[in-house]
Amino acid sequence: MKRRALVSVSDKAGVAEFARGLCELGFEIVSTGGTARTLKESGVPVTPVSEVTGAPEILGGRVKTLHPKIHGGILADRSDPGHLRQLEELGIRPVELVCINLYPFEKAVEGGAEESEAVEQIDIGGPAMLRAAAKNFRSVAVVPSPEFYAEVLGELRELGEVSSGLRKRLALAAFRRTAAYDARIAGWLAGEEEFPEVRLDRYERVAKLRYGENPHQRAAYYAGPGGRHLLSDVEQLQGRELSFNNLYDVDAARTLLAGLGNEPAAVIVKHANPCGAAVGTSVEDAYRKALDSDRVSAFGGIVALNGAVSRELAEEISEVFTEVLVAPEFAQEAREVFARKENMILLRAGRLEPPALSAKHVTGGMLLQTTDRVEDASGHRTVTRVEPTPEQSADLLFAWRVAKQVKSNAVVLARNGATVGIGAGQMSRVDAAEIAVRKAGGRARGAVAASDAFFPFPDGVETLAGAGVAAIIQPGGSKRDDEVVTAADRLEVPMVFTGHRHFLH
Ligand SMILES: NC(=O)c1ncn([C@@H]2O[C@H](COP(=O)(O)O)[C@@H](O)[C@H]2O)c1NC=O
Repeated sequence: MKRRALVSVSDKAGVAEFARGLCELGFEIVSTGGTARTLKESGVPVTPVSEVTGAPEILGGRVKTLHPKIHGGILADRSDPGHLRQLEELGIRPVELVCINLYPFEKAVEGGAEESEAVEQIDIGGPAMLRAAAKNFRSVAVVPSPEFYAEVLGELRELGEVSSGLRKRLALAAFRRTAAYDARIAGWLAGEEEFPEVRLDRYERVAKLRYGENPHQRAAYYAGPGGRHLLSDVEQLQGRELSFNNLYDVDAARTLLAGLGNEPAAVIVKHANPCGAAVGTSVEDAYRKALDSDRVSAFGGIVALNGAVSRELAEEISEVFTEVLVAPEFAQEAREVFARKENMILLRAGRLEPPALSAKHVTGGMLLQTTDRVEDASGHRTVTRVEPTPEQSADLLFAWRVAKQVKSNAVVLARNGATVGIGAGQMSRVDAAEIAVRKAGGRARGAVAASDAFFPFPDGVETLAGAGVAAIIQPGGSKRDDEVVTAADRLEVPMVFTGHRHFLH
């Protein structure tokens, strides 16, 4: 008796060659309507599934392989004499190989299919066969995707059968496929619900990483559902593999850069905090200003730019030890300059679009929230007697946007579109203010300051004004706002309230 393979695929790529290979190895191919037609047209002999079941495909294809003659042949345990006897009695032939790929439900909903069309794209018979064959991996080889065709044929030719190791691997791939497929269907049914009762997210490994935050930690990078992630449309042009910390910092740098608007801009990030950020007349100008913010801390930093890197800029960046440089374009001469720094990582990447939701992982769980948005100045209002000058207003908005991307408590000093002092990640706001002032040195005089959350007491304002800070932006909302604004008026420092804060942990 001929060995039997069941082939039923939506994606017909490569299936004729695969089935032909099976035929040459002595298999009889049983197939559903469209697949059978494709195979016949390619000259591959097939048995229609209806001939095996003795029942026609019905309900426009909703029921074609859902039949004991098919599922009995797939699921029978070959080591169980009782199962084999039943097959014999019922005239069911065992199926040795099951090759399935599913109705393209994901493509249909991503393409904006209407509800009725999407419903028809929910495959029922395919997952049933994938799961049946995967459950019976000790006897059956399940082929859930064209990516396995060559390997399966290779083993059949070489060993006469699919090895138990590969059968198990294929079963794993099949269950992963059906789980992801069902998760997508459940997600579609859940609709736009932001925080559904159950989330069935599928994360796919993009890279195994050398190590984690520290060398004794193992690590990998996974891309989440939705298709777009940190490394989508990112091309690595040179340098060593991106590390765990590089990825984290690249995310911080690209997020901050995207929030600075469309002017030429540059940011330099260390440990997920900017040590310099600037906008300028050109990316060269912006980079110089960002670097001047804190030249010491920029050592080993992650630089992100929103404009092309010229040879001249490449020479300048090369003078500072830089781990990663992200930019949308690199001139050929710039590439030649960087080629001398073979470990430096160059990433070609455009603007990073912020996701709708962002998560923070906690022990055994996840905190999920809508992503903090960058804003314009439309909701901002001056609360002191004196208004900031137009130049100060521009710097206040810039400092505020940078403060959004600095770990809390954060105070950012800026002047002429560039940071001059950043106090990050402090447990007290007055400490953040003192650090920002210390980092700025003489540059605090005449600069503006942004505080990511309200000043609980006037002390932070007094610290800033004492160093010569000329205007302050902050959310407001403290019980002591009156005292804080009175202090600002007394110190003649114009103050703007934004109405909301930008904590970042
Ligand atoms: N209903 C069934 O019994 C059934 N059996 C197999 N399928 C699917 O039908 C597709 C192939 O159909 P065709 O060979 O007609 O192009 C495959 O994606 C397979 O997963 C079915 N379709 C859907 O549920």
